[in-house]
Formats: sequence, structure tokens, C-alpha cells
Amino acid sequence: MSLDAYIAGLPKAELHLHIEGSLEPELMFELAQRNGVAIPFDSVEAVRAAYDFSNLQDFLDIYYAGANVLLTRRDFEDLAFAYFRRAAADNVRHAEIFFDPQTHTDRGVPFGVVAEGLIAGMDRAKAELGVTSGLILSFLRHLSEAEAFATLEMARPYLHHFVGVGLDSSEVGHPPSKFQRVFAAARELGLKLCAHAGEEGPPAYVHEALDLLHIDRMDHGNRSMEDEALVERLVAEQMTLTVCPLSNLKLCVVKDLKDHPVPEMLRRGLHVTLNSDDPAYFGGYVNENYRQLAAAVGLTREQVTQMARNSFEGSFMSEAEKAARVAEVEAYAAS
Ligand code: HPA
Ligand SMILES: [Zn+2]
Repeated sequence: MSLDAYIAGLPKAELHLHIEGSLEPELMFELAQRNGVAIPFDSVEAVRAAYDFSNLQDFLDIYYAGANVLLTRRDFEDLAFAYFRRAAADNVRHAEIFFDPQTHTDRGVPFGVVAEGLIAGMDRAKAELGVTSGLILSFLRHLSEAEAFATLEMARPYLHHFVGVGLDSSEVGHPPSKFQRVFAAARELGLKLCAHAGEEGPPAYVHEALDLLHIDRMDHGNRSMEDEALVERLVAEQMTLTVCPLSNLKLCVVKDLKDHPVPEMLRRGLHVTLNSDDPAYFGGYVNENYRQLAAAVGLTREQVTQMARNSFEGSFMSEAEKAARVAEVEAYAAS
């Protein structure tokens, strides 16, 4: 069996996926029409042509504008179910997905419309596709601490639907320390904690995410590789890193996939997982991330299997559930 075919059939979890970043241009047009929202493009091809970014902020500007077509509960359900259907085709068996409530509440869309729509899509994914999932409420770090607290307050009626909180958007200039108290409050509520760190920001931000936010999982983490002691610490703490190769390429975090740090991360014993981040914008769902990275850096079947194992072990499922899912990976690898 070719490595590509092996990747296609490998059971895996996706742990770093922004649901708003799975909005394909076709659905963007459909929702724009359904809701009577104007978009600054006249064709699906024109939208795709605009997806040429030189850094994170370039992308975020377009990503937040794209989200304007999402208005109703049904829009959020359709968005989520479209992602799960596509992920299921990649043999994603479990996904922990981020959503950015502030992107919607700041436009006047009620928190409940967003949350209930996404939860309906997740319920359908479990019933119709057998894909399980968890929802992670992500704070926009370019906004204030007070706004993050207000968002956490809005989330209260839905808390039992969330597995954790996250921290995303413009990294440089918005260090984890800004959200130390919000994260402490989220932990008090029983939520797991994730944060984007070391995507564009320096290793000092990764240290802050560990020391001040006390994260359970790290999103990206690429720039940790610049700090030897930090790498050793992440290995010792068995911290899961949700790495996103095609995102890194599209946002110029790496110049070429051949330069991607994943092989070195694996060699050092870091708990790396591969993920698609914003697949509608970065040109590939999770299997495409595995395939293109494997082709560029020459991953072995063992390395690919290890990252699938890591994806279940690094999830927020129960220990029993994780063990059952890892056993499916082992059975596939042995078959
Ligand atoms: O890759 C990302 N980084 C930061 N914020 C984001 N919001 C969506 N995707 C990203
Ligand atoms: Zn991300």
C-alpha cells in the first residue's frame, strides 16, 4: 500500500480546526444569497484567487469578512455538518473544533444562535457519520480581557456543551498574560485550556501559555523550536502540539514545506499532531496536510501512525475512550 493510501484509511482525530475556517467559497455564496448579504466577490474563483496571504493578519482580515454571511442557526448547523462530512471522508473519527463567538456576537448574532447551530451540526455528525466531537470556545486575543470575560458569561447556559476554551487571532502584541485571569476562571468552570502560541509569536509567549495560562494543549507551537530548554520542557510535560503544515505554508510561517519543523519535533520526542486549521482558506483538509508534509519531508509510515496515535491521546476524551481509539489505530497499523 502506498503511504497516501495508508494515510487515507488511518483513523485520526482533528484537534485544531476553526469551524469558521471551513467555510468553503461555494457555501459562502449560498449563504450570502440565502441571507441577502453582499460579498465583495463575483465568483467562487475570485474568492479562491483572493486567498494569497503573506502573514497571519492578511488571512484574518479575509476570514473575519467571510464570516459575515453566517447569520442563522441553520447557517451554523450547515457549516458544521459540511465540515464533518468532509472530515469523515478523511477518516477523521473525532474532532475538537474551535469557534470564535466574538466574531458573531459583535455583529449582533446572539451567542445562542451560534452555539445551538454548531451543536445541532455536531449531533448530526454523530448520528449520521459516527464522528464524535467537542466544541472549544476561542477568545479573540486582539480584543480586551473584559470582552473575553463578557463572552465567558454569555457561554454559561451552554457550558456543558463545551470541552474547553482557546485563544486565537493576532498573536504578536497580544501575549497570553493578557488572558491569565480569564483562563483561570475557565479552569474553575471545569474547562480544558488551549492557546495558540509560537505561530508568529516568540518562545516567550509559549512560556507564558504554560506558566500563566496553564494550558492543557498547545496550538501550533512552532517557534518553541528556537528555545532548547523549552523543547525539553514540552517533551517532559508530554504537551500535545497541534501543528498545521498547510496553514504554516500559506501564512509564511515556513517558506517551503521542506523546511517544516515536524521531523525535528518528532525526533525530539514532542507529541505532534497534524491538523488543517482553516482548510477552506489553506488548501487542504487533514489528509492533505499529512500527504503534502509526507511528500515534502519524507515521513515514514511509523511517523504518520505516531501522529494519529497522538491525535487521540492528546484529545479531551476520557482515558477509556482514548484507549479504545488508539486500539483502532494499532489494529489498522497491524492490518
Ligand atoms: O491560525 C490561526 N492563528 C490565529 N488565529 C486564527 N484564527 C483562525 N485561524 C487562526
Ligand atoms: Zn488556528
